[in-house]
Amino acid sequence: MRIEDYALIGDMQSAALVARDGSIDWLCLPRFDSPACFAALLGSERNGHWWLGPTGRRAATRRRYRPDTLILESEWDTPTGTVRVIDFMPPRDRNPDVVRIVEGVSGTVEMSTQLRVRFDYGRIVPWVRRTNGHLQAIGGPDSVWLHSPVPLKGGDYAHRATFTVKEGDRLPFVFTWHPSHEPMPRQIECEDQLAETEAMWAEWVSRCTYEGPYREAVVRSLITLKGLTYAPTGGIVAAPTTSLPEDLGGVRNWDYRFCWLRDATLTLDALINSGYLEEAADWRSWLLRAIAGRPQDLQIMYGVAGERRLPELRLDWLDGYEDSRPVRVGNEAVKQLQLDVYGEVMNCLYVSRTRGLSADDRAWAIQRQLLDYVEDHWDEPDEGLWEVRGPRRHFVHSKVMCWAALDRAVKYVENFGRTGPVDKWRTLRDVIHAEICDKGYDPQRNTFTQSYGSSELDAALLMIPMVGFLPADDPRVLGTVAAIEKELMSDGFVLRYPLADDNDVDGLPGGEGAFLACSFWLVEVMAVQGRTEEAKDLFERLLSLRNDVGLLAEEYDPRYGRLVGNFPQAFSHVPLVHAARALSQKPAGPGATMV
Ligand SMILES: OC[C@H]1O[C@H](O[C@H]2O[C@H](CO)[C@@H](O)[C@H](O)[C@H]2O)[C@H](O)[C@@H](O)[C@@H]1O
Repeated sequence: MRIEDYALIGDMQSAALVARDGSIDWLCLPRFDSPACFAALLGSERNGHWWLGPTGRRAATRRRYRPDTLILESEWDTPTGTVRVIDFMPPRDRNPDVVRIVEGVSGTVEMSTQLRVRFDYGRIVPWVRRTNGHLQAIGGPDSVWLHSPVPLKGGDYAHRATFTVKEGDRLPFVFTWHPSHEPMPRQIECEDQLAETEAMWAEWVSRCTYEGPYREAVVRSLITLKGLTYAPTGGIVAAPTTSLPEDLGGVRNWDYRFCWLRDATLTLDALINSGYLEEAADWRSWLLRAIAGRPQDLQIMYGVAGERRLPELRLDWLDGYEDSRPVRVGNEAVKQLQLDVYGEVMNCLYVSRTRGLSADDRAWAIQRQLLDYVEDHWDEPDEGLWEVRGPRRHFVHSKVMCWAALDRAVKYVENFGRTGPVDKWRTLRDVIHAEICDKGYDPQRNTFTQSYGSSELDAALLMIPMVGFLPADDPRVLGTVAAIEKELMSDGFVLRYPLADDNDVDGLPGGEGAFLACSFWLVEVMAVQGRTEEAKDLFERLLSLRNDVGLLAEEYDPRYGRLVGNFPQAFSHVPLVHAARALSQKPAGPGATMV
């Protein structure tokens, strides 16, 4: 299956990927970052999956989400009739469930199902037994139940059934996880849960304040982002998957089932600007708990409940998506210094306040500590927002975001009556600004560069006007944008940075696709520069990369014409929302900044 053949269902604690042929190939329970019980995505069916569809197995004729929900409907037209499978995960205050309702639409269709539960990322073959006509699979700490309207028969370490559905039939299957030492959970009422889940999403979408163009795409992205939030704590994962490759067949395979401060703050900006302040309040509480302690201990990412150790392991028993090995769980980037994070956190907290989030003394106390840290460390080299695994550098984007941290602190004092050493912050803000313009700008080529002294470009430089460091029509910004458009594009989309054979910026072998966030950033910059038609054209080409149910991965590889990287990716859906908003606004006048 291609990455774009998958659709997402989720309950805001975990998520599943459903393939176009009706197979659930990825599911981690009970949390996003729990070991998968279906890991076929990163190996084969032998690593766990649950297929349900017309006998003979083929791609659905059409799929869609029920409007304004995360409830998936896949339909197959067959020679004998049409059948629909409704897949969803009800938001929970109990054990997680995956519900699949088979609905006969017309005629009669022979259906089949095959269930292979493999706990611990496809490794543990469970002990399966039948109790009161239902299946229970147990392995170590995990237990799952399948409540099925048809009996499944075991053989070859899988359970299968074939049955007939006729027009008007509705057959519910429920797959429920619980800790293996606890008794079997109460069975849910599928139709009630379907109605409640639909109502919950519809109510959530009804609060969306976005009224601009491309509303359907914006709402689908917002629903996806909401689906990536971990409701019990307010944390937000970057994506629900691990190790979907940035380079098909390569080693650039990472675990994204964690809460990056960068990705989460950008996600929140998108939610807040669309009217979702509650999520901002929840995330601020999450942040305060996660980073509580000494400012020098701040991490660039945490587990969804604020866990700090995310050791990176290789799962050698999995072949990897299309042989992209290793499959990794955990992420070593947790130990990196990424100075941009301070600017992103300060900006997000500032934006939340401007949109009406209530004041919080604890938040301001922590913000002041973060600023102390920026003051002491802004002039150090770091790994930057791309989390390079090569040597640390003085990345221009990181310095710009240190400037942004101080700028938002000054504005916080000016606009919200907070106290702090604002003159010192103003002075340091100016010092950083001057140093970036001196060391991070190449006057010969009229462009900012990736890092001090380097001649390389970096798409993150598009953030310079976006965070208000310089106006979008400043000649140096115009030069930088022109250089990026000339040198960093592939098939009309923007690469993060050049990946030539002689370039060892990120310390990794192989290439990668165009990083979708960067192309959306270019849309925003073009829009604010008044290049409306070009901005629209690029935006619409980006929208055309979404799969049939509106989802984007991290990257698009023009070499293969395929989505690559983890999926669906918050970092792609967030800038989609921002770019649509930018297109809905009148171009700013001369000298205007984007904040
Ligand atoms: O490209 C190397 C790095 O790739 C991952 O980082 C990317 O994803 C993060 C989460 O969306 C994002 O915050 C970052 O900007 C991206 O570069 C991976 O997590 C890193 O471990 C890896 O070094």
